[in-house]
Amino acid sequence: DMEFSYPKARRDESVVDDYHGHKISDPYRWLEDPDAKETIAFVDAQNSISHPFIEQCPHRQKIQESLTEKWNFAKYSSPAEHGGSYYYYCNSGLQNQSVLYVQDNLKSEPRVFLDPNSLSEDGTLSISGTAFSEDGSYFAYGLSKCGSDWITIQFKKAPSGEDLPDTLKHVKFSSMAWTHDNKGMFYNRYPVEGKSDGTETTTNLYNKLYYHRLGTDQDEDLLTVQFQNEPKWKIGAEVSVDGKYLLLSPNEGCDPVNRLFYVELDKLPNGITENLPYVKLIDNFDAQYEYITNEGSVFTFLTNLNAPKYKIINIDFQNPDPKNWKTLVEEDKNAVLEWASCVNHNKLVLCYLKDVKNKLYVHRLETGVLEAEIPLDIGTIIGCSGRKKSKEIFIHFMSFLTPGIIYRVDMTVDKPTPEVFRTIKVNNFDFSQFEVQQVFYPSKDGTQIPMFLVHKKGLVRNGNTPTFLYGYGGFDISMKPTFSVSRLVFLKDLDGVYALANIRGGGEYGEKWHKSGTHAKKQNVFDDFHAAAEYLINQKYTCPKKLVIHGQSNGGLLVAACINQRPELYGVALAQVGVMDMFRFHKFTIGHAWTTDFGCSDIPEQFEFLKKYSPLHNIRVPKDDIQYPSTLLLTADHDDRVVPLHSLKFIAELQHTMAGIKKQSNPLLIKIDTKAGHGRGKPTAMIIQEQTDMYCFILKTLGLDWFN
Ligand SMILES: O=C([C@@H]1CCCN1C(=O)CCn1c(=O)c(-c2ccccc2)nc2ccccc21)N1CCCC1
Repeated sequence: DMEFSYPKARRDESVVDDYHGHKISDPYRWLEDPDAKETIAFVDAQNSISHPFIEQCPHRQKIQESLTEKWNFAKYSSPAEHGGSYYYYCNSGLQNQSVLYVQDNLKSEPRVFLDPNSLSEDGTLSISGTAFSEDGSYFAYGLSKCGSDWITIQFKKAPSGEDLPDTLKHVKFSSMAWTHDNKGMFYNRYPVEGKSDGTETTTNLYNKLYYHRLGTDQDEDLLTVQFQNEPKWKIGAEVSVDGKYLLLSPNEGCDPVNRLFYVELDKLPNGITENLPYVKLIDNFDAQYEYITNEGSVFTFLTNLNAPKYKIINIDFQNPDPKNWKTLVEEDKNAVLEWASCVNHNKLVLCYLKDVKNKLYVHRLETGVLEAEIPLDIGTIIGCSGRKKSKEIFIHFMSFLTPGIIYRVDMTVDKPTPEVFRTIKVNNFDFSQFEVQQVFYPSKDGTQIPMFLVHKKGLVRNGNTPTFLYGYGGFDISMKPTFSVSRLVFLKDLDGVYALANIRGGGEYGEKWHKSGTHAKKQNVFDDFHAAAEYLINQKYTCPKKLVIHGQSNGGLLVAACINQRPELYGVALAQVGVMDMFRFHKFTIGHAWTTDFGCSDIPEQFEFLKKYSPLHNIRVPKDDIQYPSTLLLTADHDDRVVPLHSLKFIAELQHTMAGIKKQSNPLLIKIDTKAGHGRGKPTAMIIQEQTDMYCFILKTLGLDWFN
């Protein structure tokens, strides 16, 4: 193995913070300034050792060709009806961004409605958020540059696609809610504070709700709602299905909780004005209330109030006292109710997650009574389109070995049954040679954790199979079976095993499962992941040297914490856009919203549990002859969700700690991309490059030969 001489990064030992009496040094604090010459030099120095290492992979060209060839299949979204026309996304295969098409009916000739590929040469401009007006005659869409969370909202006439001059800037984390007179739209903005191109790290506070009247300039927009005393609050805004109410759902973090305020729009004496008067229906963060529909003043919400696996309730705004609230669909103790949608005026489509598999049911809106189950294979519903006035819904089904099936369901019949509307096909890939299993393994505290395993049929378990273990573990986000063509390349060409561990912190078993992986219990998440690795090793699927772990975002934190805690358990670690500095994350961009899962170092007892696992603060030379696994961090200059400083400081500290330690022969590298962000909206060309980089790193560090 190559003896690495890592770049020497200046250690400023003068930076010492005092956390409740604990003196903590932060010698790479200077890396927090992305525009400093020294930081830019550090990034270049790191890329100048990681690029050659990855590019020298003998099979790079073959891997890139194989991934490109496999990726080249047509991808579709479900169609959605607006104003009598149908709209759907399609990517012909290798287009950088999907194209939005419109057709007069489901059988007629589609026309290009919006093609983001025409808006930028390299495909780094992506659509982020769309909203049709109630009559389908206007279309608002957000455009994100280089994967930043900042968007610019623009408008088109529909279905003609004719551009309108209205442009809304400085928008982030925004609702897009049209008033039903089709005259304008509510949206969110942050105050302007210097640079906001996605490379800045400044914190996002004081989210405000504006109303834009079509045909006017943005600086005439009305500041309709703000909470001057609640800087962390973001204001979710929605217009009710009858157009009569503006529903406001303030939230101050990432927990599934919100307050619920409303404005009766048709009771406003002068129409929409600044500082709208709102009624506080629910003025606490005890639970989540997600609007489904309303019949007059009776509102239907999806809630986790005294129901950690969610239920459906009715609240009559004329009798708002909680003692008058009615339960329409009780909580199911054995399945999480993920979402509900009102269709065909009087039906509720409910989507459950039962042992990490989706199930779909139809209930009567009036009584809540179950009418029918919509039968599905084992897998995930990744999309559902249909509204209260729709007589049909489209559901988009996907699984590990199913690239995608879009079903149409006629909702006017008693027994709604899915009919195949479109099947997504991958050319020359024989899925029958693979199989999927779901296993349950015990974690350190005995909790049973589900894990999906995907591999070729007839796998011989000799403890030597390259295994790719993925996890996330936070923010009530469930890791569900989805299709990835690059993963299948790993299974086919490397005869590998893919493992997806549904570790705690996610939403797989509702709010209790989420909470048991947060704050003082965050170590459960890491224990669950260590236990997944031990299961795969003890069951003779693989061995530490052949075990690759991968995580992104909160999952990047997972990977970094796990290699600090158990370096001997893992062979290769890929930590993508990870949170590494648990003492300072809340100071940058939207990091303050994550304290709901992580806690905050400003609070003494929370500093105590953060200190135990914060990746940046728990790097040490492993004992005996143990070394860190081959490690590749990945980040990008426009990631304003998890700012790159996290990964820069972590790699600097790791390389410093292990430099000159003879036993550390595994590489410890970082690759910083440009014109890319946290991940969403990444163009196909960049995705393929990134996958190629990861496979090259895996092949080189596992000492594997690629064959296909
Ligand atoms: O990205 C994340 C976490 C987990 C998933 C969503 N997420 C976020 O940080 C979500 C980011 N985000 C917000 O934080 C808020 C918001 C909410 C309340 C108050 C202020 C703003 N509103 C959003 C609206 C649309 C898209 C993203 C939004 N993380 C990165 C690493 C750790 C967590």
